[in-house]
Amino acid sequence: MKIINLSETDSIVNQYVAELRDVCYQGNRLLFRNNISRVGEMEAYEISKTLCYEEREVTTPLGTSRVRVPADGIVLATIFRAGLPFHNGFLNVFDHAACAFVSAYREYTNKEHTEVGIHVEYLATPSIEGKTLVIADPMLATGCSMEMAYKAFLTRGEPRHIHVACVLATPDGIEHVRRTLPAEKTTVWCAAIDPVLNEHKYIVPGLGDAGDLCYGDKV
Ligand SMILES: O=P(O)(O)OC[C@H]1O[C@H](OP(=O)(O)OP(=O)(O)O)[C@H](O)[C@@H]1O
Ligand SMILES: O=c1cc[nH]c(=O)[nH]1
Repeated sequence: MKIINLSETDSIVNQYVAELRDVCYQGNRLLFRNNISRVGEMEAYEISKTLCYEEREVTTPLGTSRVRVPADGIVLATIFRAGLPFHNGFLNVFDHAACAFVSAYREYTNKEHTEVGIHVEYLATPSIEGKTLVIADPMLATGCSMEMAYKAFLTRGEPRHIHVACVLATPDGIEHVRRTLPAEKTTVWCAAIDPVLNEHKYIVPGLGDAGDLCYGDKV
């Protein structure tokens, strides 16, 4: 399984991630969502370099031009809720992609709030048979939401390649993806890898609860 960590190369992505993490910026949800979206655009651009390309002739007002354009059938999938602005960033770049949505939310399963279960309740997707599947979700913490989402999409076909795209990942989350998705055709993209999960399964230092920072508290 390939892992691409954009923070290993200096780029403007680091500025977006710094603002996402910074409590001084987090009060502004518009800015938070916008930075998630911008990281999505940058990762999408990087992913675009790995696609298959074919030559096409385009007619201009003055003649014709031969250009190489992506040939992959892309399904751009995301996990509600925090995935929405990230998905938007990807869609700004892959505007021809088909889109897929799944809901997955974490719920503590013990009163100490140290164990989480994932609930999947909604799935809307085209066939992913033979497609390049991009699953965009900003946080790869335990990796359980990603596994459940992938399994839900798998009921609608076998993808040719899977790009797991997130903003922050953890070694635990990456390891979980390696164990539960087909490693030989999966690439993990992230803007940074943080070292640990705390006892409540939050990424540390992380940025907090991405869904709440995008859309407010849930009860
Ligand atoms: O790797 P995991 O441990 O499964 O955690 C990652 C999940 O946590 C966040 O969603 P959350 O459950 O907070 O739901 P929300 O986006 O609706 O707030 C995030 O968007 C991921 O889907
Ligand atoms: O740190 C974390 C872990 C999971 N989901 C979040 O939103 N933040």
